[in-house]
Amino acid sequence: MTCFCSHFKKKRASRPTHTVEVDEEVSGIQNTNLYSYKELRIATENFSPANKIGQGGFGSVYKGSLRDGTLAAIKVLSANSRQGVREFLTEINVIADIKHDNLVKLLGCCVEGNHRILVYGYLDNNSLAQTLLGRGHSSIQFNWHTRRFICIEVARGLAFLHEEVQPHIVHRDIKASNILLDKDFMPKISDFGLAKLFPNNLTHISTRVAGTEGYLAPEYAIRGQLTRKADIYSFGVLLLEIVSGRCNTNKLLPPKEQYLLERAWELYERGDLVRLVDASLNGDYNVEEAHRYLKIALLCTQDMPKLRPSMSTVVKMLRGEIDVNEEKISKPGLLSELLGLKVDKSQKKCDDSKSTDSSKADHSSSSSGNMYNNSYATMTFTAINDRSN
Ligand SMILES: Nc1ncnc2c1ncn2[C@@H]1O[C@H](COP(=O)(O)OP(=O)(O)OP(=O)(O)O)[C@@H](O)[C@H]1O
Repeated sequence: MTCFCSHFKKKRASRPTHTVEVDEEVSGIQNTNLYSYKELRIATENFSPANKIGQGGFGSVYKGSLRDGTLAAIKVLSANSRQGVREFLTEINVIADIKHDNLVKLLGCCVEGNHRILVYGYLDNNSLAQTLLGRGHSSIQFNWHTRRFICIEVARGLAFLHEEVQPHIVHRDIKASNILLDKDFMPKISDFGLAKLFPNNLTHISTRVAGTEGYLAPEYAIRGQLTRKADIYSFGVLLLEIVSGRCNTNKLLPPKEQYLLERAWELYERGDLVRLVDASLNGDYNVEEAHRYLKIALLCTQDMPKLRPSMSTVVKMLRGEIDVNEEKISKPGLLSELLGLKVDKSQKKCDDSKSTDSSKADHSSSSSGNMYNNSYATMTFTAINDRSN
């Protein structure tokens, strides 16, 4: 693990703010490799559909072989989206200078003419959404050992962002489709387009709300008050998904089982939490450990942000280095309860998440009003009391 923190700090101070024109920012990109459009065109055989490996909210992703033979995932942003360009720049600003085993590796970018392209190290095993939660679309079997490994490594990546990098980074969109797996199933956190840098002297940032339904911490979704605890809440939801092998919302299930976090709390109160463990493991798991992991997920999703443990504490709990004190688990924050509504929409698969650009949201209405327009898509919209970034 390497962190170029001092370099990172210096760059931050000199970066322009979002009020500066996007074009000026693009021309100021210095901290990453610049690829020519021609090289990326050759690498992807003219962006051939045969090389297309994915589609996110902001563009298509192609597999390509760079001049030096490195395999890359090449993410082409749609040319006209200003929001896309903003996220493109954020991604570069946030991860170009940091390296960690559990973060995707940005190899560089291309900013020629209208082209905005991000180039990442290629990862063989797709995302957790498409594999573990992909409902039989993947042949990969996740045994308990692999799940445990993935949980710990994702937690390590987040602890690094939250506690080791200066200024701290809040990711804002931790979810199964943003956890990619390499050939050894080492998870890598991806998609830093919404990330926020968090100076030490601030208790929270007031910001537009962005993220994905089902993973949003209630205090952030409702008031737009962002702290690292919002990521920790999302991680808690992800942890439940990994242990249970199901999406956080599944409208095909009987009503009381549809919302994973609600279900977890209900089972916890009944002393039957272990029922949530993925039946496809056929009982082949460490019961004490799986139970502990589910309790850690409940600790991370508690309603009061300050009760949620830090990510470094979560890592220690997952590794069994510190006890999980049951006394301290309080009721989770449930957005549907706070808003006095239950989502009533047709079920969408976890693996069909699409990002939504804030310009598509109705900023004149309240945050809660827009919350449920795009299930499992990354989305941004203006919080009730704030119009800042
Ligand atoms: N580094 C990578 N290596 C291999 N495949 C990748 C890589 N990055 C992205 N992909 C593939 O491209 C798909 C789309 O990724 P992208 O980050 O653009 O969108 P997403 O996270 O799925 O959706 P959203 O934009 O709504 O968050 C991923 O699901 C994955 O299959």
